[in-house]
Amino acid sequence: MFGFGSDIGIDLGTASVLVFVKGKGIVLQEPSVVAIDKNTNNILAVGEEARRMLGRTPGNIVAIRPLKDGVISDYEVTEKMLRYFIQKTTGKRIFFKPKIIVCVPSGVTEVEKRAVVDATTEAGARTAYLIEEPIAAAIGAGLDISIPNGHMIVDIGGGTCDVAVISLGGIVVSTSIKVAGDKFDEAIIRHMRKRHNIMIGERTAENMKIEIGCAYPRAKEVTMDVRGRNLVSGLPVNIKISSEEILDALEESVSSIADAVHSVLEKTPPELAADISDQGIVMTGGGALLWGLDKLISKRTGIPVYIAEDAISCVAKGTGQALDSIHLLESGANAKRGGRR
Ligand SMILES: Nc1ncnc2c1ncn2[C@@H]1O[C@H](COP(=O)(O)OP(=O)(O)OP(=O)(O)O)[C@@H](O)[C@H]1O
Repeated sequence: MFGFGSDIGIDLGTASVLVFVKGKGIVLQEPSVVAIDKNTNNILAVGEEARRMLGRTPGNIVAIRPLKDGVISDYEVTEKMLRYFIQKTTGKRIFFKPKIIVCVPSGVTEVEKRAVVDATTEAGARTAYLIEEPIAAAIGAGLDISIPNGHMIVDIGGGTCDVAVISLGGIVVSTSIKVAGDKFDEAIIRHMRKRHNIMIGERTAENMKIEIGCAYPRAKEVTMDVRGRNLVSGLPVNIKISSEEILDALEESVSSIADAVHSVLEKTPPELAADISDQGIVMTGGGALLWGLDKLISKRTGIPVYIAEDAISCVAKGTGQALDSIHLLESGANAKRGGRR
């Protein structure tokens, strides 16, 4: 419980929600999943408990991800999920509503921004501010973005991959593509269906990606036993899958990410490009942990690539640190203010 109006930073991600409380650090990290009873429209579970229900629900219960591709696809459920996480963080009886900064992908439209601000104020914020994901990721990765020096951040989450060049606290060039961790999982599911006639679930695909996935050939091939359902016989089967196969399955998706990095570099002013070439590219987000993705991008660009320490938490940490500069957000520097006072 962190009542009494402690300010809060929220990384509202497609895959997970992380909550940072000023003075406490990251206090909550749960999957962005909500289980709903279709008959009554009541929420049955949120976060980890709801994730366990994914793919395992009876007819009247649906386990849904209210954010898709990094933006709100189901507004009402997102608001309920935010309210649940905010209450879990602050306790139900708060005397002062907190100021809340929420992190959004760099490509979101004004309408989508408005939806996040409204959902956050509806869920209990005194004032809601937005910060763009690459800025938060850069702060969380420990980069000093306030100086006139170019940094390139590649933040790969579940739904979006944000590539941005940052200097003097602002985004100079950026792109956001909807190819990230979830698309890797989908590619693995497609591969299993096409190559092996086997249907696997989202969670199995994600485990395969984490255990044997790769974006660049591994020096030593690794394998994994995978369970699924044979599409012809309809029966459960076990099959051994190699990392080489997953490399194949992910080729198209990881190439799109390398292309996005390349296209941003092409548009980067020469002075900043020289800084990036000296200092390297920094990768953040859970998707950055895909084996060999750093190597692939480095090979394509000829620039060293580093994975930030604690890559999954960078955006939440950076959003939290931005709470200390809320006066800048209030003056509208990198974020948008909204909601009620
Ligand atoms: N070791 C790993 N290897 C590969 N992928 C991983 C690994 N660990 C986590 N991931 C993937 O990272 C993704 C989640 O990353 P993250 O938590 O940064 O996303 P998010 O912030 O929720 O999403 P977004 O920024 O798109 O809204 C998931 O697709 C997950 O499968």
